[in-house]
Amino acid sequence: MRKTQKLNLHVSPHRAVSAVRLMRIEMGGAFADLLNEKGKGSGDNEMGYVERTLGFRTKNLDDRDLRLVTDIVGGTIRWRRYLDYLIGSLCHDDKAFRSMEPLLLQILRIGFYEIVKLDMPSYAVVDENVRLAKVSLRPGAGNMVNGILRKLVLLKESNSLPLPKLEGDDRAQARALAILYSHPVWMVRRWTKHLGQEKAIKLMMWNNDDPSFSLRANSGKGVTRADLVMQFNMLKVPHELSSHLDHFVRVKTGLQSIIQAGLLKQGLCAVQDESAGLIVSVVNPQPGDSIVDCCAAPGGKTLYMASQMHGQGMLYAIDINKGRLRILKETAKLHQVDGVITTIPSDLRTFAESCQLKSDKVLLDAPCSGLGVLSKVVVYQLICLKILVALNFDNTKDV
Ligand SMILES: C[S@@+](CC[C@H](N)C(=O)[O-])C[C@H]1O[C@@H](n2cnc3c(N)ncnc32)[C@H](O)[C@@H]1O
Repeated sequence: MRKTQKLNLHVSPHRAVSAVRLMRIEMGGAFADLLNEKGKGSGDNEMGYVERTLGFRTKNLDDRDLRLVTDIVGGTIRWRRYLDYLIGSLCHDDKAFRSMEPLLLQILRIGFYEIVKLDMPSYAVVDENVRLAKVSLRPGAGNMVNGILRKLVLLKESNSLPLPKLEGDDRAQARALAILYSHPVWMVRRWTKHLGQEKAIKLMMWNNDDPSFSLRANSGKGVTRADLVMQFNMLKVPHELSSHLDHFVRVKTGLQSIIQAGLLKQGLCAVQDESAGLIVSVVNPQPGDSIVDCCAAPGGKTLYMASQMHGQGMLYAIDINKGRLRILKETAKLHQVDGVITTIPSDLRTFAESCQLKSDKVLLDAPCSGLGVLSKVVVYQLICLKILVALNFDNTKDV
């Protein structure tokens, strides 16, 4: 039994958990999407991380807290460049910002995001984040958060946030846009070159907008889209049908109700982006196919492909990350498609040299820039260095 003196009931749980998740993402390379899955990043497990990082537990998150954590963690990552510019501008000097300890920086990012982007009541944001800094770090850290957040509130109220002006040559303008719309400079330059400034700005705004979600009815378990729609109607979740894919339904709000009703836990449906679904429709899996999925975990596409094979054929799911592959395996069982999936924990580069696998189709969904899903998989904005290759070799015989 945990000692109750480690339980701090005065700190707001959503801010403590958000700060810890941001630390885990930035320092430990955790995936924001996986932290969001109930049972993995939340509950007792989550509080274990909170205690190890902050030195105390908070009360458990209720549904509202959990929604706030998702909003704040996602938003803080999406707007990081913008927030850091503001924080840096309000610090004494550049060195104070550059050498700031990571937890203090996360607390400030949360406070800035809540004030500037979520328009939360500033007195509450200041008080709560100051308290978090005091108890998780030291009184001096609380004073610093107090000073900087109060400066921000005054500047916001007088409509004079210290943001860069869009002036100078192309390079200078790209740097300013990168801050204003919180995107990497190289991406701004590329998009401005190919689309012009106006369209590039629209694209960046779309990327950083609140995400909407698609859910896929799991035909592997015999669930149709009509079944899913019936459930959403019962739960009063607003939705629309995908115009591209037969198994997909779009929702903007109400994901928590869907989670609480247990539709995901029971494997009746999966959260899956339509862009991922479209890749699967290119592969066009058929019953009896032999398919190699080269970078398979956590398995969104593998599971969708498997659900279309109606128990016949074999899908070889290769991934270098054993933990993520384990998630794939567990979800495949839940979705009742494990009979057509063989998981292979391996580095594709060495596996490909010695493998004797024959297959009809190959999907290579390598670690990517994530440019197409920036608005949803926010952690990609931290990576943005890799290449997406999704290939389908119909009639390929040798991998
Ligand atoms: C973009 S994700 C794949 C997403 C997956 N296709 C899905 O739909 O859920 C890329 C995956 O590539 C894996 N990976 C990275 N390098 C690899 C390598 N050398 N060999 C095998 N897998 C690798 C990562 O562990 C990661 O799970």
